[in-house]
Amino acid sequence: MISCALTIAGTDPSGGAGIQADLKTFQELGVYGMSVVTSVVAQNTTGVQGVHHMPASFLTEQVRSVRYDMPIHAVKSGMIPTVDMMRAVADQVEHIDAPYVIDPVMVAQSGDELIEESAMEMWKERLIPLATIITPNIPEAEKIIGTSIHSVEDMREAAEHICTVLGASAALIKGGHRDGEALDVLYDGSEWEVFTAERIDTANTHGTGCTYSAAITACLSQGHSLFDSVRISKEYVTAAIRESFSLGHGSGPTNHFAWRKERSI
Ligand SMILES: Nc1ncnc2c1ncn2[C@@H]1O[C@H](COP(=O)(O)OP(=O)(O)OP(=O)(O)O)[C@@H](O)[C@H]1O
Ligand SMILES: Cc1ncc(COP(=O)(O)O)c(N)n1
Repeated sequence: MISCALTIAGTDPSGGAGIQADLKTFQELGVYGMSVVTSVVAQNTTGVQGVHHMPASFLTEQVRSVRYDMPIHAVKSGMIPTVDMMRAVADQVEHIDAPYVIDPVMVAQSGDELIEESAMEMWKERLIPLATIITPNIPEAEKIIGTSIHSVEDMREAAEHICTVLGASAALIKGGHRDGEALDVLYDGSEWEVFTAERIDTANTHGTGCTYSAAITACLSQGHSLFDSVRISKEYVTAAIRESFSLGHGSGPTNHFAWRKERSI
């Protein structure tokens, strides 16, 4: 049977981030993609021009439409902009018996805030304890744990804190915002792995976080182990950045054709 993955996220009409990036990733990895929209975002490679949120009750209705009818082998959430929506997502995810990947989207790469300031407590209280894996970048991890992160050791401590204190099953701290090689730290409550790739000299990184977490979701839906899922997804996102598109007037989008092309699949 085909593996089925659901993304609960905001949109990007320019196709680089959010639900659009998630569905492209699912498709390229051979997974049947489904999507629930939290917020319709007017954005492009230069930034966010406007947002139009769904009522939380309608978010619930969309998830129910999917889960009452379709198999769900893994689910991810990206931008969940309001506290009410976070509560609605938590209420629904509790009914889905499948791995849950949280990409704790807070700020777009352009610097635009994508969630309510008061939402942090709800992340901690309801969502993080449900996570099979949470994938913060360094600024997001700093906001979650409340201390700053400079070194790889700090990244390890952040991952450990998110698992042991906040209750996620695993945490992947992404180092895309550091200098030097592109290094991410994964901790699953007992084992560590550091994933590294060469830093690619490009400004075209719009949607990398969405792409990475969607790839992890796709791999988990196919039954890969957590560590294998991150390994495959790191290769996927690195290839997508390496061959990213210089489209638009800002940070261009990643290239979802690159991973299969590099493998001649
Ligand atoms: N220039 C780069 N070259 C290679 N890998 C990169 C580069 N920038 C980011 N990465 C990798 O891309 C993945 C996404 O990391 P990043 O920290 O950029 O996430 P993010 O900030 O959530 O993404 P976004 O830019 O979409 O907000 C990580 O594996 C990171 O190491
Ligand atoms: C709907 C949505 N979700 C997530 C991001 C983060 O992506 P990035 O930081 O690459 O802009 C985004 N811009 N829009």
